[in-house]
This record gives sequence, structure tokens and C-alpha cells, in this order.
Amino acid sequence: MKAILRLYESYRPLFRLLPYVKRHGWMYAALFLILFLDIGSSLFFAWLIMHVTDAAVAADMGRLKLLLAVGAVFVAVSGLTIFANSYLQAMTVNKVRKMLSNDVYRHLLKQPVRFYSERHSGDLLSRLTNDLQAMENAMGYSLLALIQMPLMAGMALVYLFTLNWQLALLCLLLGPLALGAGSLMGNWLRRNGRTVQNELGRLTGFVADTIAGQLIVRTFALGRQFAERYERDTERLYKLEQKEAKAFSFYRAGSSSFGTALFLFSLGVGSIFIAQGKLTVGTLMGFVMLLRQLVSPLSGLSGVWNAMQRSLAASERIFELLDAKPETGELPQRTRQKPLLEGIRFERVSFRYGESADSAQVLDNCSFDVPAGQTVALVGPSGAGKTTLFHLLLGFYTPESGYVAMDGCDVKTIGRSELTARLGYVPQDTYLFSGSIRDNLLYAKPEAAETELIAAAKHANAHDFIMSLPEGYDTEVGERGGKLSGGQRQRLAIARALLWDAPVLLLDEATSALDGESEQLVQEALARLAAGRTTLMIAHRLSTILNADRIVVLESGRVVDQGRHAELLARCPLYARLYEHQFRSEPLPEKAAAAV
Ligand SMILES: Nc1ncnc2c1ncn2[C@@H]1O[C@H](COP(=O)(O)OP(=O)(O)OP(=O)(O)O)[C@@H](O)[C@H]1O
Repeated sequence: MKAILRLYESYRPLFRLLPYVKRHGWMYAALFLILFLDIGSSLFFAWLIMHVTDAAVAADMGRLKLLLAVGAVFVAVSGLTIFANSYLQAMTVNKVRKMLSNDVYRHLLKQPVRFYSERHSGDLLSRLTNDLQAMENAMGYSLLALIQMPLMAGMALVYLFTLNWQLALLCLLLGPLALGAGSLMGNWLRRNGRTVQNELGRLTGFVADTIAGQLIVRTFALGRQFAERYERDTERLYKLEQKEAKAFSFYRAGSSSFGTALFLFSLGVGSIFIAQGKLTVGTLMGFVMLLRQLVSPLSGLSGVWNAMQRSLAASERIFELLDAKPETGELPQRTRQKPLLEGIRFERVSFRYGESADSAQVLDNCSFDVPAGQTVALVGPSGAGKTTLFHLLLGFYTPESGYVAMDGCDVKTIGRSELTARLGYVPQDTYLFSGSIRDNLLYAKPEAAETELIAAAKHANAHDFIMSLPEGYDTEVGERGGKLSGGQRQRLAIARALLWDAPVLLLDEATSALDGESEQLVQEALARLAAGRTTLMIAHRLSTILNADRIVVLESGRVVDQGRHAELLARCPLYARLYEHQFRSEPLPEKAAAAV
């Protein structure tokens, strides 16, 4: 029973492919038909050889001519079958792979933020590329061959029995030996295949890290160290592949020798039968031909087996992704914005990132309001939990206890599309997608007219720098916006948020110092963006906290105090300390200075 369960577990990925096979039912049906044609033609060929030989031995020229003419037709039909088989197989595999790849990609987009923070992007990438490619055999050639070969062997065996049962029985006794060795080999190959695919995933992750962190690799002179690590990893991969090649070569040599021995054995015994007058020369020829059809599937099975085990290992990794529980059923899409009427409430919110009870408590019983139309600034030492509060409001994570509400409605119960429609988020580090400036702006509002795009860019103080670039709005920003300066990227992010036009703005002020002029342009743009919206911001500038309607002071995940600047300065020692160290040194615009 255990063995059956284990066998089922090993081939589970294959069963999981069934829905995809079903969706291309007619193609697989056609392939099955061709498969039977192929088996039929192999048997027919043995029959033909048998009769041609007997006709030749009997010097029956009339019969010989007829049989050779039939043979010529057979060659043409078999050529056509091979073409149809190969073309249809490639088409089916490509279609199934395309469908599976679309499903995996969509599934990735539905995953919660936690899914991404727990996995390496390189490994995910490797699954979508290497593993999907390696799955090919499980969808096409090996899958069909694994059905065809035993069928072929079975039919050949039946035919062999009709030709000469004594000889067939002798050959059959040796068959189970080949199958037993094959099954042992298969298990080993699959385990090794899984390790190879995992190693490939790790290697892709390392390469992705090297490329993304190229500047750090250079500044810390990590070149040699990284090259050595890469070589160690590829060496490990090479050894695994060599191990597989060695085992496979042994198996191949064994099965091939077994086939030849069986061939010689039947030829020897058959010759004795001919001498005894129990067999014609033609029948022995036909027998030996058929024996090839019996043995070659058995020995060929090893190659197919090998490819199939690699494929199954890759399939396991793909289905592992598809098994990850999605956050939403449907992919979120842009919906109509709804205004914020009352405001946002954080009510006794506690949270930890890890799911176990011993992971660090990041937020502890936090309560505060962000009334509609007001600006609330979050201040606190590094690691106090400011960004985490954003993550909870954005619905990236759910509080362990307490809730975050928008107009009295728990954000947990608001659909993803509606929630994101009401929130505009400008993070510290702006992420720009590869493509032009225009493409990046249009992500926020695909239907925006050119005039609207320009107006948003002007409001964000970005239009002038965009126009000074050689290709204006069509300038490529490079990977992650690498061809633009920090201030330019920030202003594009602000233009994007202006186009998104959500009633609530989440703003994580950049800590990185920009030069005076750039800083002023960004600040002006931010002020325009915040005007008329409810704003929750992580503040790093004195001018920001002075302009806020309320300041919430956080320390180690707790709300220590909240109020306006002057009140807090008078009664909250932590705030006074933060003011002293973080904000005070900053030069103030004249208007704000007067308010201190
Ligand atoms: N994805 C994560 N998984 C596990 N722990 C995390 C994760 N993100 C943040 N943390 C931890 O949560 C705590 C609060 O982090 P958070 O980013 O909210 O602080 P912050 O106040 O925004 O800090 P900073 O001002 O430095 O950005 C930190 O101790 C941090 O290590």
C-alpha cells in the first residue's frame, strides 16, 4: 500500500497536468491516433519483412513484386505519420506551456506581499523559465512515449506469441529484469533532478543579485569573491549532472547489452528451430524484427524515463507555486475613486511579521485617527513601525489584533481594487518600470490624454526636466529608472500619484538628501499633491511636521503621544529628543520658522 502511495506521490505532478491535457483534448486525441498508427505500422513492417523473406526464399517473384509495392506505399504513409506526429507534438507542448506559463504568472500576481518577502526573486524567475522549459517532456514527448512504448512492447509480445510461442516465452522470462532496473533508476533520477532544479534556482537568484547589486559589487571589490562563489556553485551543479550522466550511461549500456543479448539468444534458438523444421526463415526474420520492437521500447524507456524524471522534478517546483494560496480570487484593476468622508482609524492594532508567536512584536496596541481632509505625520526612531502602519493600511498584511478602518469599514473587508483606488502611495524609493517616461506615467491612468499627462508633470515640477531630455516624454528611463537622478525619479512618482488622483495620500518622505534646488522642486510638488487630500506621512523634515494637523509619535511599535508640534515639544520627552537630533538642524522656510 505504502509503495502504491509513494508511486502516486511521485507521479502526482503528472496528474496535475491533466486539466491542461484536457483543454487540448483534440490535439492529444490526434496524437493518440498517430501513436496507434505508429504501433500498427511497426507491426506491419515486421509482417512485411517476414513475407518478403519467405517469398524470396520460395523465389515467388510475383508475390515479391506485390509486397515491395505495398512496402513503397508504406514508406510514404509512414513519412507522413512521422511529420504529423512531430509537428503536432511540438504544437501541443508549446500551447500547454503557454497556458501554464500564463496561469503561473497570474497566480504570482495574486500572491500576498508575504509570499514575495519569503522567496528569492531569482528562484521565482528560474521556476518561470528553467522549470517551465524542463517540464516540456512531461507534457509531450515523454508523456506520449511512456504510453506508446509499453503498448508497443505489449502488442509486439502478442504478435511474437502468435509467431512462435515457445521462443516468445523464453524471451518474456527476461523482460521483468529490464523493468525492475528501470523503476529503481527512475526514483534515483527524479531525486537527483529535483536537486539539480533547486540548484539552478539558487544560481539564478545569485546572478539576479549580482546584477541588481552591481554598484555594491564594485564598491566593495566583490568581483573575485563573487566569481569564486559562482564557480563553486556551477561546479556543484556540474557534479550533480555528471552523477546523473554516469548513472544514466550505466543504465543505457546495461539495457542496450540486454537488448543485443536477447536478440542473439532468439537468433540462436530460432536457428535451432529452423533446423528442426519448426520455423521458416521469414518467420524468424519477422520474429527478430518484432523483438526489436519489444526491446527498443524497453531500452528506449530509459532515455524517456530520464527526461521524464527531470520533468517531474521541474513540475513539482511549478505546482508548488500554483499551490501557494492566493490573496485574491480576481486580479485587482483600476476602479472609480470614492471620496473619503469620515477618515481613517487605527484601532488597537497589534502586528508581527512572522506567523509564529515568538517572532518580534512590531506594532503593539496602536490607536489613532486620520480625519478626512487632514494631514497626519508619523515620527519615531528607525524601526519604530511607521512603514508597517502603511503596509497595514494598504492591506499588504492583516493586523494580528485590532483593525484599520476607512470610513468605518475594516480595510480587510474592502476589495483590493476599491482599497487601492482610494490610496495613493509615494514610497521613499521610487520604482520605475523599464520603458519610457510616458509609459511610466500611463501606468497610473492608461486613458489619460496628452494634455492631462503634461499637466500632471507640470504640477510635479517634472515637465521642464522631461522636455530637456533628448526624447522628451519618450525617453527610456532604464532598468528601475537608473538613467534618471533621485530627484527626477521622485518627481515622476509624484506626477504618477497626481494622475492616480486618490483621495488619501500615503507619503514616505525621502531621507536621502537632494541638493537644494532639487529638494525645493520636490517639496513644492509634494505640497501640490497633498492639497485637498487626506494625508498620512512618514515625516523626516521639520517643515512637514510643522504643517501637519497632528503628529503621532511612535516608539518600538507603540503610540507614545500625539498632538501638535508645540504641545508635543512641551510634554513628550521622546519627541523633544527627536526634534533635537533629527529635525532642528534643518534650515526652515521663513513662514514655518515664524511658527516655531
Ligand atoms: N518584511 C518584514 N519582515 C520581517 N520584519 C520586518 C519586515 N519589515 C520590517 N520588519 C521589522 O519591523 C520593524 C518595524 O519596521 P518599519 O519598517 O515599520 O520601521 P520604520 O519605523 O518605518 O523604520 P525606518 O524609519 O527606518 O524606515 C523593524 O524592526 C523591522 O526589522
